[in-house]
Amino acid sequence: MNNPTENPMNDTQNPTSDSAAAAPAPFDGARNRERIRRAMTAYFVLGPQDVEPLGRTVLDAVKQALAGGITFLQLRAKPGDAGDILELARQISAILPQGEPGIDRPYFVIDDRVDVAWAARQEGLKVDGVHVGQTDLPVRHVRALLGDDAVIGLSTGSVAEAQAAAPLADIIDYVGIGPYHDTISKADAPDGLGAERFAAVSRAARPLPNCAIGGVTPEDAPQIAANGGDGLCVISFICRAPSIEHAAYELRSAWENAR
Ligand SMILES: Cc1ncc(COP(=O)(O)OP(=O)(O)O)c(N)n1
Ligand SMILES: Cc1nc(C(=O)O)sc1CCOP(=O)(O)O
Ligand SMILES: [Mg+2]
Repeated sequence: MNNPTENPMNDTQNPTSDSAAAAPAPFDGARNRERIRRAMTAYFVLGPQDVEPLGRTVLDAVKQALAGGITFLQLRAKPGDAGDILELARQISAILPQGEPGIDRPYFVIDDRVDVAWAARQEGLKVDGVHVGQTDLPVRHVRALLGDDAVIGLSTGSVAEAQAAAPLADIIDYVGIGPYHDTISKADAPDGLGAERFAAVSRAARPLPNCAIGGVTPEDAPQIAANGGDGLCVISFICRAPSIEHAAYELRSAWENAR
């Protein structure tokens, strides 16, 4: 299921956005924009708070999601002490395949904790970067701290936030756009954007790759694809599924069939 030759990040289909088709990818290596855009396909976010109440562990959930073919992974431990998050990152890193992110294995980022991402990268873990929100450390500081090679994602929930993000396309690598629907996984999230507002935000964020987050399921794939989305990002759909492997596979297949 997770054969790299079947990886959506290897395929040669045209990217979904006009601007992406017009311009060559601006960065090499892990920060190659089109590689990151393709890796938005099946983006899985989780932390202990999402799985442990269901009798699952983060590590088992990640193992099964890898088998199902996720293309991007975020460790979002809330609350979490830095040392504990780093230890989880070590364990996840150890079960990720070797090789290039977006080609041989999913990208792997840490939510919020630039300090933990920095430490993980110092240790040589397969941690590609960090995902920050609007009230986290400003992205210019994140870039200065993590260096040129790190992958940086930023949350955007409005046209104004996306318009502010787009000119930072040399600093950040993608945006999460949400919540697409109402979500049960983020206490302070506003109401869902819906397809029309999502379309406006994704347009404003160009040329940055994006993923839709917030109550997303595979059923949303055609609508998100039609409205400028580059992929699907979920917590509940995978964490709460009877089979995590099957849910991850469904998510990825839905996007591959929709785009
Ligand atoms: C891919 C992705 N998009 C959005 C978020 C939300 O980040 P943030 O706004 O910082 O909120 P918290 O996740 O920190 O509660 C995300 N984590 N990932
Ligand atoms: C972590 C997060 N960020 C959001 C945003 O809108 O920025 S929504 C969200 C939670 C997504 O979880 P679920 O798939 O269970 O709805
Ligand atoms: Mg945050």
